[in-house]
Amino acid sequence: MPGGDQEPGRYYVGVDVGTGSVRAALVDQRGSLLAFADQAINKWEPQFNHHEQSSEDIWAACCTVTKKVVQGIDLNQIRGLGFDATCSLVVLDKQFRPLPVNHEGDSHRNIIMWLDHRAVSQVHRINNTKHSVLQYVGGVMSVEMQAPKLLWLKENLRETCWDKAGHFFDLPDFLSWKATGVTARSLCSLVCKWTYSAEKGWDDSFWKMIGLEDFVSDNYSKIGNQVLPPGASLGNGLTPEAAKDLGLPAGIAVAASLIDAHAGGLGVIGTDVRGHGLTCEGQPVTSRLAVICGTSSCHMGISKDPIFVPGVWGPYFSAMVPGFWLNEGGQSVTGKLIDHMVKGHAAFPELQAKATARCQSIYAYLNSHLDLIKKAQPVGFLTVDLHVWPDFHGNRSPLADLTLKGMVTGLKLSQDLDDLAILYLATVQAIAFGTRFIIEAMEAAGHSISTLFLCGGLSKNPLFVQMHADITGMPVVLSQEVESVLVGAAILGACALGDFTSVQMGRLGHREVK
Ligand SMILES: Nc1ncnc2c1ncn2[C@@H]1O[C@H](COP(=O)(O)OP(=O)(O)O)[C@@H](O)[C@H]1O
Ligand SMILES: O=C(CO)[C@H](O)[C@H](O)COP(=O)(O)O
Repeated sequence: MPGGDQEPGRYYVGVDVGTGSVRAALVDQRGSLLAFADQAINKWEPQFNHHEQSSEDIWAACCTVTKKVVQGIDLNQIRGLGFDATCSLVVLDKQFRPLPVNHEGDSHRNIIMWLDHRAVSQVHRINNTKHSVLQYVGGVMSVEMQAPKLLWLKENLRETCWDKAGHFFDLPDFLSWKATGVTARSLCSLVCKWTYSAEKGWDDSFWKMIGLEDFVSDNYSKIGNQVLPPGASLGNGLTPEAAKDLGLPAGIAVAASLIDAHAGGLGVIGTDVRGHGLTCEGQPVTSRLAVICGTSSCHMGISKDPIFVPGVWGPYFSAMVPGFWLNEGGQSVTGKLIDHMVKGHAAFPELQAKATARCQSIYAYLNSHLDLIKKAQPVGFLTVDLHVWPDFHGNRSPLADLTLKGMVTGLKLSQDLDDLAILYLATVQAIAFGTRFIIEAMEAAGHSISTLFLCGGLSKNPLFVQMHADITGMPVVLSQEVESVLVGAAILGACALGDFTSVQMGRLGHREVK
């Protein structure tokens, strides 16, 4: 954030809702993180591939973490609030009460999460239309986007959900509505997940063709007919009710939100790399790929002109950096896959006990164990005959095939801690090869990428970072501020107030390399 020309003591609050937890940060006008808090959130998997959450739980967690980060601060110095979140689908009735998205009729579970794959039949039918909007999602719509999920609700929960629904929100937009009472949607969520065009708006023919003509006839009031750029100020700011919930002053500015990956991308893609001898120092920002690595990994590359990359989402105009086109590659499960492989292994209890005895995280322990067993050879050589295919939850990019499954080759009968460590390494390598595969597809279509900028929970894992550098052959830049996604959210708050004139100004050129 810009410093020097502003009086001291201006604070912004950023709230980041990830898949597994909600985080809040208090950030000053220089972009420094002054306080951080997080809290885990509930998830339900009532059937295989059905993943649900509760908007009330998530809002309550936002309130808890926000109250924690502003403790001891003069509340009058807090000027703005910004949210980012995963792109999950929140369903409310006409009076804004939660509606069930499940056969059990449990209205507490009113969110279909982004990684939910229930709408397989619906997405196949949508893709079979070959409608022109599909060109802007890499040629194939993902089951993780909102149109197939909406169609599933209409076809499967007509009476209990669809007919009663008044509002379908992307989670980031739900949060900004909850804070302000304003139902305007962010351009980021509508363009990236709902087929809205920044240039042409909604395409009536698409919704009619897929059987969701209901939205056209009511002028899109349920899914958004007022659209604002991320960072735009919403209504009269924080409502008295939300202010009480969050422990913040009523009336402070609240910004139109971003999807979490886009907040992270904005947070790192403009990092100031001067003085580090990196190739990208003299190159345009379009040579950078931001990779946001959490439960999933998202690969965000920008361009001046639209680039159509088969199997890679976009091109999306102004959805992340204003005035630039965005392509978004992705791997649906990365952190979740590593956790799955490690926690499901027979040697996991032994790993847990040994890591606890050393006061280390399981991943720090595994990394040091790999160092020990590799002896004099490079760590990568430990996996010469063990290989993982990482598409345990389908392939988001560049194959865009939700039917793909995972695979491990080279297994033996032994299942000791060495085997677990090597399986973990092979999983990390497979994920890094997935990133390389995505980069190759983006480059074949016209991108020219030279440097990776990583953030998210997995970027705290040195092995994950090193494997990405080794396998892509590109330098990896990490920001000094580990919680880049949260700083991105706080900067939205600063934009809403007018402390920055655009999100781009808030981001580009103000971050430093670690
Ligand atoms: N210090 C760390 N070392 C290794 N892995 C980590 C570390 N911190 C977080 N992770 C991994 O990162 C993933 C979660 O990242 P996060 O950005 O918090 O996810 P989300 O935003 O999806 O909730 C998990 O798989 C977790 O195991
Ligand atoms: O689809 C996405 C962004 O477009 C993300 O994968 C989704 O929002 C989940 O993010 P995370 O892995 O950080 O929880």
